Amino acid sequence: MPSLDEEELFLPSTPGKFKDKSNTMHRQFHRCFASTSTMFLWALFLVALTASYLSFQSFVDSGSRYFSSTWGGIHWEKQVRTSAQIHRANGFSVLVTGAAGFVGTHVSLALKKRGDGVVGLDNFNNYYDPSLKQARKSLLNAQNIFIVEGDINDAQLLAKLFDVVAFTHVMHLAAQAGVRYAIENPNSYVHSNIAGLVTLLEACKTANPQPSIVWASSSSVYGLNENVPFSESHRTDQPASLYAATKKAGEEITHTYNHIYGLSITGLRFFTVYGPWGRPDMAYFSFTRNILQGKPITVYRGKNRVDLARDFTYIDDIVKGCVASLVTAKKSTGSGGKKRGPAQYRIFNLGNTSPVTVPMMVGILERQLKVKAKKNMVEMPGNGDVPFTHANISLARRELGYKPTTDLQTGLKKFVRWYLTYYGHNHGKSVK
Ligand SMILES: O=C(O)[C@H]1O[C@H](OP(=O)(O)OP(=O)(O)OC[C@H]2O[C@@H](n3ccc(=O)[nH]c3=O)[C@H](O)[C@@H]2O)[C@H](O)[C@@H](O)[C@H]1O
Repeated sequence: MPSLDEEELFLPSTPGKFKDKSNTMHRQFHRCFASTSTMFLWALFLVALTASYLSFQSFVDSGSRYFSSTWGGIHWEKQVRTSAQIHRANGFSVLVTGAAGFVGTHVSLALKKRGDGVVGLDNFNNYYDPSLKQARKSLLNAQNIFIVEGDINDAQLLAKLFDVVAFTHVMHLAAQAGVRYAIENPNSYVHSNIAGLVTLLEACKTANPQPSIVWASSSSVYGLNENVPFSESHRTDQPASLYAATKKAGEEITHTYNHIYGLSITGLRFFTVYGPWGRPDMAYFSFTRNILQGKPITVYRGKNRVDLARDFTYIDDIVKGCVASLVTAKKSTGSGGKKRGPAQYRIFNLGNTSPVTVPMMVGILERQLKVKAKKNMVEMPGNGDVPFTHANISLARRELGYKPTTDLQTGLKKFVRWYLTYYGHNHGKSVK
């Protein structure tokens, strides 16, 4: 129960009502004290309210960070810094996007082995079995490579990464891959290969120092070009798939950032890369799984029953091309978001220069697996495929010293060995 005095404090004074004069002084003191403490409480309340409003605002502003990512904090920053540490003279500190992807994993390991600092970034999406990405991540972690879980569309995360580490290079391999999946999910290509690329370039252009950028374009940019072998000087304005169109757009977008902001850019047109730890959505991988499980495979054929062919390129050759691109990349010339001089802009084919037909590839797998494939020969559906690819690699040979050394037979042997070790001989185990 409140005391009378306390009660009075909250009662309206009634004019003309008798008041005990002996208590006046005491009451005035009490009233004065009480009103000061009320004001103090109100002030405290307002301060608390403002503080909660401001922290709620920053919570909302950084939306994606709090709702979908796990980055940030002192411990996280320490892990990023440690992973970026360089362990050789004149080494690089490289941000590898798509590090838990097929090419990203291999390039990250190769860089770390050289003594470069590597920080990975990957969103671990479920385009294909995420457990394979997690396994690649474990492989990287075992080599002290830290993988940040986040998206290249997260500008705040990128700004934070460049704030924590002065990356010398960015190896940008995060992308929505796959030629035929673009029919099913076109927006995922725009999200990663266009919007994500721009967000990344914005972060790179603002970073101080600006990093040199090497990124994955694709052989698919040659589209309907029939001039063989495909040379960098050939036309690339006839894409056959949305995937190809977004990679071509990437080449134009990177050129713009090179031109306006002085970013050093190298685009690599990869030709059907395969090998251990590969992508389960690719033909050689899914064929292996189906052959082992006794399921049929669908082999596409071109017009007039012509076999399709690819310039299949082994992962170790691609890695050498990536590392050589980083090594020969000149520094970006901009600073403070402004260009200070012309910067390097390059595009290279990274292929194998010896196309193999898809039925021949299946034949190699049959021999390696010692199982006959159940083949359904089907006319190539009009869903983005091109009949053949064949790289002219003269430019990469001259500028990068790029020289592929693994033929399809040798490369698939290594792939099959890995596949059987990873998935076991349990053919029933399904991967997407
Ligand atoms: O160089 C690239 O830039 C691209 O290479 C890769 O695309 P592709 O060359 O199309 O590889 P991939 O799907 O393995 O099909 C190989 C062959 O098998 C045929 N194929 C395919 C599937 C099938 O079920 N049947 C079939 O015959 C198919 O018609 C084709 O002839 C990457 O996936 C892509 O992300 C991009 O990097």
